[in-house]
Amino acid sequence: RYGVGDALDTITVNGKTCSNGICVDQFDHWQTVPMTWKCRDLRDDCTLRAVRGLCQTDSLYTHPHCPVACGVCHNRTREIPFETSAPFSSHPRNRQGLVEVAGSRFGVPQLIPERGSDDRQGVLDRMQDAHEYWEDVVMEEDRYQPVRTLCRNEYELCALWAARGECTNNERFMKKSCPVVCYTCETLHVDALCPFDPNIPNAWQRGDLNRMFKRIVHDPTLAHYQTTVLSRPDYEPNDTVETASYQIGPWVVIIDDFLNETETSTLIALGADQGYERSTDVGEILEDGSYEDDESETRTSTNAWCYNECDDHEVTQIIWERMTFLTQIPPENSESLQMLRYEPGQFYAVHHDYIENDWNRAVGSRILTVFLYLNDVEEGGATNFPELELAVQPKRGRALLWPSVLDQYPHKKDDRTEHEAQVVTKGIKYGANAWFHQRDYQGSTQNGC
Ligand SMILES: O=C(O)CCC(=O)C(=O)O
Ligand SMILES: [Fe+2]
Repeated sequence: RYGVGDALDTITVNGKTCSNGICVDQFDHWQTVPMTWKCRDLRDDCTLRAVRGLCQTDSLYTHPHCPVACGVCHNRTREIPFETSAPFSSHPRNRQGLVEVAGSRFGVPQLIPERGSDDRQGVLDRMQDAHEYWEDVVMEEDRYQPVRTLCRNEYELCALWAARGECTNNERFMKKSCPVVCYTCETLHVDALCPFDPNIPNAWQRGDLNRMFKRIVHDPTLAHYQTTVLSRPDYEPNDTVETASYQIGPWVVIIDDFLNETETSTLIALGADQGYERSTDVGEILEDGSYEDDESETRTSTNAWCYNECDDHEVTQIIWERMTFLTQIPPENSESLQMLRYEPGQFYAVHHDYIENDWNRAVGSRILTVFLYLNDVEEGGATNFPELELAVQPKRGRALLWPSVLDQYPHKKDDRTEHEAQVVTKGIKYGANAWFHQRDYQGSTQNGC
């Protein structure tokens, strides 16, 4: 058990044990001297913090800052040694031809180029800035709470790589392996990167789902659409179970001729330009908040995301304007159009469009699907809702709308709207998904969320 003033002469850095101040690493022109490793409290008020119980209630901050007062010196792994008096002070034993090891409490100690090296100043500056970043941002701002234990440099050359521009040149690796010197710790966990702001309102409050579908059916500004209600939660005042042409259930509505012929063929061509690729499922959620792409047994179609030129195309833009006017949901709440192509034998088995974890994330839940049929299919390819016993045939220009959530609980999944794309038996089927979310999907994804 180490106390104040205890010094360790031997330290393990990335598996190499360095004794008596010297260890040769794989870069044989570089040698390292270990820092003196003291378990000591880094704040004046540690005793007070310990007395107040912060070692228990705020251990993430208090343990590394007040290890003595909290009595956790013995818990420290040697991979995360404490800094000496300054984050990267010159070591007394430093001499010509040796390289200092800058200790840190945010990952493995960093190698610093020897005096006279061109890289030296850049690395020292990086370490200084990284230290401030850690103290003033990571340890201070609440949203970094989920990443404080993940925020560490994994390699002793992180600072050098960063000084040489690798944070931008080799962004993916560096964000994961050297997040402190790249100042990107928030990217390590979705809750830090994309804090959920409860003050930003959702697109749908209670009752808005119903209001939207009623408007689609009744509003005079939408009367030019060929709208057919297949399913809705209640009867119109004059309808009865005998007379109604719809069933009772969640809203499911089709609008024929929502797109004209030019628009459908343009979308098909734009999808081909983007390149159709084998579809994947939304797989397991990863720590950084992204989802694994699962090449799927249950979804054998191909698809293309309508990004860039496809999204910028005037036809795409007109269709977005139309969908915005129809749904009154801001277009930035929608994912980009996902274009689908099914060959004979291809299908998408029963699934739900709702994504389980999204409701408390910056993007919010998927709330509504507008599915666009881009061509007439010779045989098969219906969109079938097994719970509702309702199958919708593909028809060029037709839009099919259904909610993924409940009117009274718009963050909760409506299990009844699970659906499948039945196998195409003859001809090719083209379609496009517009998935609307509760919140700003485009802005969130631009921020990497
Ligand atoms: O192709 C269809 O009819 C529906 C496709 C679908 O449900 C989806 O892509 O999520
Ligand atoms: Fe779907």
